[in-house]
Amino acid sequence: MKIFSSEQLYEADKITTEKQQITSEELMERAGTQIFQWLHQRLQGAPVPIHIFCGIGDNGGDGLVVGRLLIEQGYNVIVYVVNCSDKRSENFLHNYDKIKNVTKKWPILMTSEDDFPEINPEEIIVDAIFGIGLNRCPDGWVKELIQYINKRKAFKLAIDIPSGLYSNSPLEDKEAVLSANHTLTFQAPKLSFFLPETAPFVSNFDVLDIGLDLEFLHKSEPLAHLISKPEAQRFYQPREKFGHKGTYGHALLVAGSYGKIGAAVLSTKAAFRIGAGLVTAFVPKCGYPILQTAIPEAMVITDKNEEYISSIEVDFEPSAIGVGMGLGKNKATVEALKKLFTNTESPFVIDADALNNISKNKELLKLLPKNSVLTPHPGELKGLIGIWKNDYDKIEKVKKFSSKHEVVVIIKGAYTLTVYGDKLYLNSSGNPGMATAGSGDALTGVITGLLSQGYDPLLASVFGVYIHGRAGDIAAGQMGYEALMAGDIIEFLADAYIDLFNNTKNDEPYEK
Ligand SMILES: NC(=O)C1=CN([C@@H]2O[C@H](COP(=O)(O)OP(=O)(O)OC[C@H]3O[C@@H](n4cnc5c(N)ncnc54)[C@H](OP(=O)(O)O)[C@@H]3O)[C@@H](O)[C@H]2O)[C@@H](O)CC1
Ligand SMILES: Nc1ncnc2c1ncn2[C@@H]1O[C@H](COP(=O)(O)OP(=O)(O)O)[C@@H](O)[C@H]1O
Ligand SMILES: [K+]
Repeated sequence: MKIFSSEQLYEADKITTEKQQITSEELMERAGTQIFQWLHQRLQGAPVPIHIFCGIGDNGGDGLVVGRLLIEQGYNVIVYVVNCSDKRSENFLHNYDKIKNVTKKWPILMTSEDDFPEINPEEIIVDAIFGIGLNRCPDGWVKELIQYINKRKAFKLAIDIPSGLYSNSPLEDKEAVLSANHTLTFQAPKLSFFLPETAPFVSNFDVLDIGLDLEFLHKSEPLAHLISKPEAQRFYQPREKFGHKGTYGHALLVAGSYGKIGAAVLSTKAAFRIGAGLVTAFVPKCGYPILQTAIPEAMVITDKNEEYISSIEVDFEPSAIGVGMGLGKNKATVEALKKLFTNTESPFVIDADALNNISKNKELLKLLPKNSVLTPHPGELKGLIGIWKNDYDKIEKVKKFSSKHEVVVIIKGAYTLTVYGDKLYLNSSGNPGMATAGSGDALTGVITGLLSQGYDPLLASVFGVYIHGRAGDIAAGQMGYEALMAGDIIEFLADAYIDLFNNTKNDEPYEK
């Protein structure tokens, strides 16, 4: 699914009314009707009070449509106009007139804190104050209203976007954003729904198709691509009937140090489970019996050093190399990495301590092999690009880093971001159960295993991140968040592959 800027959505709005020969009031009616249907389906006529806070722009207009349709169905609705300006949009005025035709309880005009209503915990709040037209930070009594609403225990449903949040620019004042329990957004999700600083205001969201012009949306270059099952299905490369283990490559995992051999075990196993033909683990001597016992399918080559890696030598040309997990920061390890980066043609996945070592040794940064996949979590990313002002600044800095070094950068976390030059991909799978030691090691094994099977670096990254998250979701569905361990993600890669083409099952992650 594509994620568009607010400018693109306004353009789509305009083109749609022209091409479909409808008025913008008709388009608003479509949008408001969808919100109404969502609510009606769930409330089934329940007499619970519904407080609808409408701004004076088109988001407020949507709120008025919803209010009218609910009143017509006999719901107990209280509509407020948040009078933050004397201006009114045309669509607002049109629907303001229409709501007066269906009720004697006219909208309540709010002009100060004195007008804040009593709202009980079991009631419902609909937020239609500001939509994607927000052009400055809410202040004064409007900000106080947002804070007042946030303190109410009632269920809060935001129309299009929680008021006070910009769709694709940074947060200015987190005290001036409505914290929704659910957001119903039109046509496409907004970028701010996925970024760590702004996503918490959105909570859960649904996308409502309001029939904006498909041709325009199809040909427009989006801000980002959201990766879910349909996209992952397209990325999948089927196994060949006459394929043999050589067809699917020989992956090499360079990982582990004394006390952290588990990182090598996890990444090696994940490379097998994702489908690499052959997998070799390169570990310090102390890792030999562990690897051979834990994964009999794997080949093992050891360093001459007992406890850490000091010189990486293998007697084959790996199809892909995953390096860094549990490696440590020993001087000799840094030297070994320099040689590895200089002398090897294979595609790389670079993770964990390999990234930390690169951050500390600029010489190593210069040797970064082109087309490598880097998999930092936010802590490791800071070492690579420095600190960032906000999520948008972070994305810009990563884009620059990616272009300069010609590498794919995966920023791990909830909604993992994959950046390749100017391109941005957001992952929809995964859950907080995956915030557990070793789940990143599993991801490195997955991407290395995909590279080894011939996926190109960007595809291996985007597909690998999705399938790793999906395995985590299926695992969490069976064992819950807390009990989930990295090894479970690897075991459930099998189910994630099977699930990829199972269109009958619900694709929604476990209770996200
Ligand atoms: N595009 C689509 O696909 C469709 C969009 N639709 C809907 O339209 C919504 C966008 O509507 P919109 O453009 O009228 O802007 P909206 O968000 O209502 O608010 C802007 C108003 O608020 C004001 N204002 C801004 N910031 C302020 C502040 N801090 N403090 C105080 N005032 C502030 C600003 O006033 P001004 O700057 O002129 O003073 C302006 O009047 C969109 O989210 C969706 O719900 C659907 O109906 C159909 C399909
Ligand atoms: N809250 C979350 N939602 C979705 N995915 C998560 C969440 N927390 C962690 N993950 C995933 O788990 C992995 C954690 O990686 P990392 O921090 O490198 O772990 P480790 O270093 O222990 O292996 C990443 O793939 C990340 O996207
Ligand atoms: K809103």
